[in-house]
Amino acid sequence: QFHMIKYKDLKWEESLGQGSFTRIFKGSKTDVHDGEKHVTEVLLKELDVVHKNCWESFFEAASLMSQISHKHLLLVYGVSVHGVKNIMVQEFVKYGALDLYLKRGRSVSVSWKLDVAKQLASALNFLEEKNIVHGNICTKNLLLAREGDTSQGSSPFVKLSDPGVSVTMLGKDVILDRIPWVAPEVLEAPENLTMECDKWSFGATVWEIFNNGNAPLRGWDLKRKRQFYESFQQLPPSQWTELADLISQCMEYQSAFRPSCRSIIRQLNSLITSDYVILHATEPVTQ
Ligand SMILES: N#Cc1ccc(Nc2nc(N)cc(-n3ccc(CO)n3)n2)cc1
Repeated sequence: QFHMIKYKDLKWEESLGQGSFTRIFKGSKTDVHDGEKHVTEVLLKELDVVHKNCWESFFEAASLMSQISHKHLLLVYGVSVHGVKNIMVQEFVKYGALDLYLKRGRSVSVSWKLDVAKQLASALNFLEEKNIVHGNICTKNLLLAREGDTSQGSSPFVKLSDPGVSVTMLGKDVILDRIPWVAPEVLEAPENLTMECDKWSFGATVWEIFNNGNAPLRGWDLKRKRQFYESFQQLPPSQWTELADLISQCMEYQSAFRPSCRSIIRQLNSLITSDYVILHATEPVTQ
């Protein structure tokens, strides 16, 4: 399914943090093409040894991303297995995950945020056309390749990362902790993961982007998070009614009623042309 990379061709540099069951490092890989040595900077994503039994699912996520290529999907160079170590080798994306970028208090404009939302919607539309479910859409898995500079009018560029270990392999608590990104129907039966679930997660991700990377339901314990779904609650609506409408359409408890990707893109396009964007050219930093 994908390229096997020799462990000896990889070099680890600084640690860059961790995801669920994984650790990420900056690194480099060395290839030899027609006698020439090429060194490429990469992101090394290691599956925690304690979860090595999830290696199939970990690599399934990698192969999902390497089966298809799209400008807003992360490029996975391949995988490397060395003893108990399972490593996914990814293109290094310059500015890392969007949740941390937004938390660092960059004041970005409304049009910057809409641009990012539209790029994510086009990646989702592409996956839908290929009948591929991602299963873990959130700003932690949205990578910023280009910052974009609103004053210069250059726009940001994002890439959707791999979904990581499948939600079907995760314990109930890990799934509960993913409220409100995980669709309600997935809680009942994780194997229910469908494209409709990605639309729910898209709604929660757009909510994050417009709330400067503040996690929705931050600090809520698992009991309160479960009750959020049991009482069919919605996230606090944005003052921008049309945006709030799009988010609540995506976060519709009945999966069949969620909008198509085409409709999501159409609604984002009309938001981009609305006068709200001009009025809120650069949001005051709210932190
Ligand atoms: N400071 C800093 C800094 C950190 C990371 C990158 N680059 C990068 N490249 C990738 N291919 C994937 C990721 N990820 C980050 C979280 C996840 C979870 O999915 N991935 N980060 C660049 C700068």
